[in-house]
Amino acid sequence: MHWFDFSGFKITVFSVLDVLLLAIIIYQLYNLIRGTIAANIFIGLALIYLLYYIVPASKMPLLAGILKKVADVGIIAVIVLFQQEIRRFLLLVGKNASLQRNKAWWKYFFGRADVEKDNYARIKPIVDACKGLKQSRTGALIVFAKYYDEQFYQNSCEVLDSKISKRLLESIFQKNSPLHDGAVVISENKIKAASCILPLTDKTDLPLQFGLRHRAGIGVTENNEATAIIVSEETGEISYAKQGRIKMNIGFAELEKLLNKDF
Ligand SMILES: Nc1ncnc2c1ncn2[C@@H]1O[C@H](COP(=O)(O)OP(=O)(O)OP(=O)(O)O)[C@@H](O)[C@H]1O
Repeated sequence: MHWFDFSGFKITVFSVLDVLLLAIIIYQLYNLIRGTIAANIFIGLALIYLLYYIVPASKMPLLAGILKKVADVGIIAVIVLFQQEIRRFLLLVGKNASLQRNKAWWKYFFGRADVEKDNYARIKPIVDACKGLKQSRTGALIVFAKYYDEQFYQNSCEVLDSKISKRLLESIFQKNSPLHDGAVVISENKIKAASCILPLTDKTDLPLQFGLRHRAGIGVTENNEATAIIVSEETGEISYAKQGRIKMNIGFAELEKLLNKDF
């Protein structure tokens, strides 16, 4: 079936569907890497490709030769560098594959506004727990993982898989709780695990008062799509880590805003 005919260029139902599906895939991939380290790697690769196409090979043979070598292994490099993102993308497709069982497809592609509206109700118990933890000067580390990687988190954690509640978060971090040491990991709207040992950042330019809790909070956000709230036992200050950077001493209004954006 042909709709329009522009001098040899035919727009068919299939070509429209083709473009639409490609746009959806690109949009989902963009969502997966947006604001992550992968986005920077992607920009780096795109720049190398751009250079490869614009560098005149005859006049600059050395540079052109190196760029050609990188471009030649392009697809392999993409698979290796984006291993995690490709895994997550396939996981996402697989997880939502059953339409009857799960209406997430519709919500995922078209229901973003609904998700945003619900967000404040979802983050309230977390913000309230932080208020309590700050008041009682109870040290805490809460990680929000965009994708829960069982291999990564479960090795060192106590698996909980429970509803998010203020009282549960507060009791986990009580000093006499057996689970208080380490981090709580929240993902897929659940407290997935507690007492997790996370990788520490090896940054050298951090404030002197930062000990292991802050280093673990920053470390987990460096190579994972995760953000973290750190409540300092010493000062009660709340910090927020994202992509290996930390915002110190944030207020609850700001915390709410950050969580609403990232969680
Ligand atoms: N690798 C790790 N992963 C998760 N949590 C950790 C890790 N290492 C230490 N912690 C947590 O940090 C606590 C020790 O915090 P420490 O006093 O060294 O940190 P801090 O950054 O100075 O924070 P605070 O201001 O609360 O003292 C431990 O009791 C443990 O709960």
